[in-house]
Amino acid sequence: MLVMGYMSGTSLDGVDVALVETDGERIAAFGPGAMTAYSAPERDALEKATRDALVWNGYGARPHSFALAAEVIEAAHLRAGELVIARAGRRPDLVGFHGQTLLHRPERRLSVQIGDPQVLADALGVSVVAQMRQDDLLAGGQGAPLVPAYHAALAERLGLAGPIAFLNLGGVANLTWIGADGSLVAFDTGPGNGLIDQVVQARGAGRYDEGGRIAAAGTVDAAVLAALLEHEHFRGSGPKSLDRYDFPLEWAGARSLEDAAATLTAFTAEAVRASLRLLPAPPKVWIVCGGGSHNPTLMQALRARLGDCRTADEVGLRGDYVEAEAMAFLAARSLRGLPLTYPGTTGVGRPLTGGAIWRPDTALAGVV
Ligand SMILES: Nc1ncnc2c1ncn2[C@@H]1O[C@H](COP(=O)(O)OP(=O)(O)OP(=O)(O)O)[C@@H](O)[C@H]1O
Ligand SMILES: CC(=O)N[C@H]1[C@@H]2OC[C@@H](O2)[C@@H](O)[C@@H]1O[C@H](C)C(=O)O
Repeated sequence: MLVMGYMSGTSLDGVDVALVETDGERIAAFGPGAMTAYSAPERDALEKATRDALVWNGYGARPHSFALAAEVIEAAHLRAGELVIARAGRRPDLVGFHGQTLLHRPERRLSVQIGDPQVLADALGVSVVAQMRQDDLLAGGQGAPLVPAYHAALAERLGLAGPIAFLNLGGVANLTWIGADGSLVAFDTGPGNGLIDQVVQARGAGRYDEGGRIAAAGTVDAAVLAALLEHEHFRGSGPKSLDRYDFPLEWAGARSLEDAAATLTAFTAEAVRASLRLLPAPPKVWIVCGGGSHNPTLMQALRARLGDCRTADEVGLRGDYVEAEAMAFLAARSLRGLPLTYPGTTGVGRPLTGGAIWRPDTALAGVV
């Protein structure tokens, strides 16, 4: 079936959407993909809700700003969806909707994604699978990462034998290790681009370190890097997931923008290297997806530490759409009751399906 997948990541840059022809086990074909950026007022509403979420921290009534942010998410997703539907020339049979994460506190079985699936189902006239993290969290898993099942399907499609790894460099970075026997190990390695984006934005130097040029002009502060790597995230073993705002940045104020960016770029790469000890065997090749794969300074830092790193685009994939495609694939799996998460990926006790389905109100379909 043709499934449309959506991802709106922690970077708050926009909505990624992609179509995939899949039965939830194999990828038969890729359909069109698109990215729609948020307007400045939309981003303001999302940033406000994200800030409020950190203060709220899951205790008491939800902040009022969540309602406006949810409307922004729904509108932007509808815009993005109609774009690829027009390009494909047909409606999908199913939609996979991640929603916007505002807070992730797996230790309290809490992960908040906003955006009403019913609004999308009614406006698109297509059933929507969403809330794919919740069953995993309730069963004691981390609720993240979700993409490993899709990474495994990509590896199969590419004919790549394990051990290999997929590394997604979004706001946070997460990896999927695929063994020679198809076994999966996955977790968030640490920061992706989120911290780099934050210092670049705080200095008024744009939204991110375009082409890694700022970091390339700076010097890594070894003492700061060592202190960052002392974070408790790097001590634990096994499945772990992160909130984008889990690492301190106060030190950056006393450094030049270039040195701060260089140090944070090295931090992202070092955090991936630190994860090697948690893998059953070193990957033969790393396939790097997400926005960070467009940052040559970061790619070089990874190659220096990990060896053979290729961008997803270099191996014929669409690096910017992998997560959106994954949501499509997972929606198809959810519909068929197939597992979304595994002991090796989220720490859940057994392979577990997840997600719930929102069906369109047929009276509204095509009208709204
Ligand atoms: N040309 C580029 N040069 C440097 N960095 C880039 C470039 N293009 C994108 N990025 C980085 O990638 C980020 C966006 O990545 P992506 O869209 O994968 O994140 P996301 O989906 O929001 O995050 P997550 O995977 O955490 O949910 C940007 O904020 C920026 O840091
Ligand atoms: C809670 C949440 O939204 N986590 C995101 C985030 O962005 C990257 C990393 O942290 C990953 O754990 C996850 O996204 C992808 C889609 C995942 O669940 O696989």
